[in-house]
Amino acid sequence: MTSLADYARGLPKAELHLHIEGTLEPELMFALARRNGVTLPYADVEAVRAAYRFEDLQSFLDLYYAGASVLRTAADFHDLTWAYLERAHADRVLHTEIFFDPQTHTDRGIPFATVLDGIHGALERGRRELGIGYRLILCFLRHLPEAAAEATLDAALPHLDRIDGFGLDSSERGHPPSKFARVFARARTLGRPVVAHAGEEGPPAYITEALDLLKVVRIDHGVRCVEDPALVARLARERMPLTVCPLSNVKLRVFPDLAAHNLLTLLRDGLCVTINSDDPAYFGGYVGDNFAAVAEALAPSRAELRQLADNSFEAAWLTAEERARCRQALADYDAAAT
Ligand code: HPA
Ligand SMILES: [Zn+2]
Repeated sequence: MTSLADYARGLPKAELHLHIEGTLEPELMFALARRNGVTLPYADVEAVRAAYRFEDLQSFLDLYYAGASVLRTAADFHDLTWAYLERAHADRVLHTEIFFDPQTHTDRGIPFATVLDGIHGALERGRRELGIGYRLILCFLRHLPEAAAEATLDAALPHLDRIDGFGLDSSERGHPPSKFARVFARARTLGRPVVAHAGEEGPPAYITEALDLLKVVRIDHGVRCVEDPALVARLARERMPLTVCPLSNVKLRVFPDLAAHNLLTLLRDGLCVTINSDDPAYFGGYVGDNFAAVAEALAPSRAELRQLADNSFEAAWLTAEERARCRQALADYDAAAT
């Protein structure tokens, strides 16, 4: 008899909330630092891991942006993305929709095309060699001015054939979605769906702004919606997906522990909840670990775990044919589980 955690870990799934810069494991950080002649402020890999004790989102972001400084060449971005895809494959991720933060790199003088070539090349290789489907989402950094996001959108225009959507991440408090209403309006005219982080640390009003002003098709995190029952009802009625990241929420102290997480309550309220890893190198687990940890801490039924995986296919930007193939893999897995 398979344990609930093993059943959860092995479910065929899509990952919809993953920052590629957040998959930089300390070992690769040191290897790239050596390759590029970058000096890190840590003696070794253990010292890096020991620094991963966060108070809140900002204390994480400070380390996350510092870590990204070792990424210089297209080969670096390729190696980063490839390492993630190998782990995703082991976690039975059939399809992944990943974020990248171009401003973190262009502000250090790395050309936009270098970043994109490296990431996209690895995603194509993953599709060919591992059978993992993908979409690539450009995120604007919300702690920077809207004009900087506009300039980033301009830089992206020649590469739109490789950019499938736009998102909003970084420091949430004090940077409401309304700050980016104009650049998101322009992004939508390009015929790409948009998403935004909202209601991770920010109030439920930021979720409402993301829906009404940015016109997002998914909310990244969104767990603070519970503070506004009318908003919860709306999210359920609209089947608006939430890309929830359980281990991230505990590491960044959004919840004191996993047993206190509200994702199962939201699922039972009819919301399209999905499980994702966010920044797995920093938060102690990839998407399979997140599924397994939820199974252990919250004791969902197998049907609920299967629903969480099915929601990931519902919320993913798949063609009808791709979605049917993913759902068949899920049905086959469930039928074979003992
Ligand atoms: O969890 C997150 N929230 C906001 N910005 C981020 N950038 C990387 N991870 C995150
Ligand atoms: Zn995130």
